[in-house]
Amino acid sequence: MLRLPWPRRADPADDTPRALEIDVATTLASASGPMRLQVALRLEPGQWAALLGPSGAGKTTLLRLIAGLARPESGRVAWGDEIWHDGTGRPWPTRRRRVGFVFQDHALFLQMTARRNVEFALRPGVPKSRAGDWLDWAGLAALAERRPEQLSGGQQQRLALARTLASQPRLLLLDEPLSALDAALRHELQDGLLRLRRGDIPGHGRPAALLVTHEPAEALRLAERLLRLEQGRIVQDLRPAPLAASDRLLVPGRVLGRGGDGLLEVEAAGRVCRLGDDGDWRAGDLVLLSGGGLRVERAAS
Ligand SMILES: Nc1ncnc2c1ncn2[C@@H]1O[C@H](COP(=O)(O)OP(=O)(O)OP(=O)(O)O)[C@@H](O)[C@H]1O
Repeated sequence: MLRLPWPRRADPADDTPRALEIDVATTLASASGPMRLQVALRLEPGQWAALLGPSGAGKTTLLRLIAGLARPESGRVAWGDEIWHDGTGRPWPTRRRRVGFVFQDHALFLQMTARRNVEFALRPGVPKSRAGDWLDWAGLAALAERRPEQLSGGQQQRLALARTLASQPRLLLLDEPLSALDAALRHELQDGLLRLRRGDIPGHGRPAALLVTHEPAEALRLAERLLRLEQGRIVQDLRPAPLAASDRLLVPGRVLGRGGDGLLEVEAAGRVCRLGDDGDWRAGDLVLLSGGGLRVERAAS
């Protein structure tokens, strides 16, 4: 009997939220020699996690391993009972995993208009008019007939995001998806992503997401969980309490270290402040400053 390379799925359009479980290891060639990427992580169904960490820590590579665009040397990637990769048999190809990947370089189809780029991503049976809705969502309705080369960097980034969301992925892998946008647009698209996270977009499920960002404020706004990757390892896994209306004064920041005078140095909103706090802090810890920087709180529950 013919054996299928992948287990047959009862319903290929099954959008039931599932947990992503990864436990992978691979060796990368960093600028300072070989670097071991070793990550074990469970992302709960529908959970949005932000991935922070210095340049070269392995964030993009981790997303590529999950998407099936790269293979780990060893380990396992599973989506509920779907085993995407476990070193035996053929790994599931990217398309079959139904993940939505927004790359830093956008990876748009250059010969197609913005509208065609989005139409191309729609699932079979979805009316083409949905492409217009997504272009609208991204604020690109007036530019729908332009090709990517006729769009600015920020507009291309929004188009890449709209195209990915139009494919109704079960898991979003977003690699700095809003980095090219000015503050106002960034905020607007964050609102759009929050609507998606809450399941407020008609006809669209509630995908889980792993979002790479260098902005602690963006991470706190969009994600319920903050992961910090350094040198290929997750060194922090925080679940900050949701921000309440009364917490408006809280400003997300990052511990830089301690000065020679013993004061804690924290970078927040592009500034470095020095605080007399003798907590057990490590460089890179994500923190919330409140009361004009007089109090520092761990960004974990
Ligand atoms: N295919 C590959 N084979 C070997 N090494 C790689 C490969 N891809 C990337 N690397 C190296 O692995 C390290 C991690 O790269 P990666 O792009 O995952 O980092 P990153 O955390 O996403 O960085 P940035 O924030 O700058 O995008 C880098 O030193 C890079 O040069």
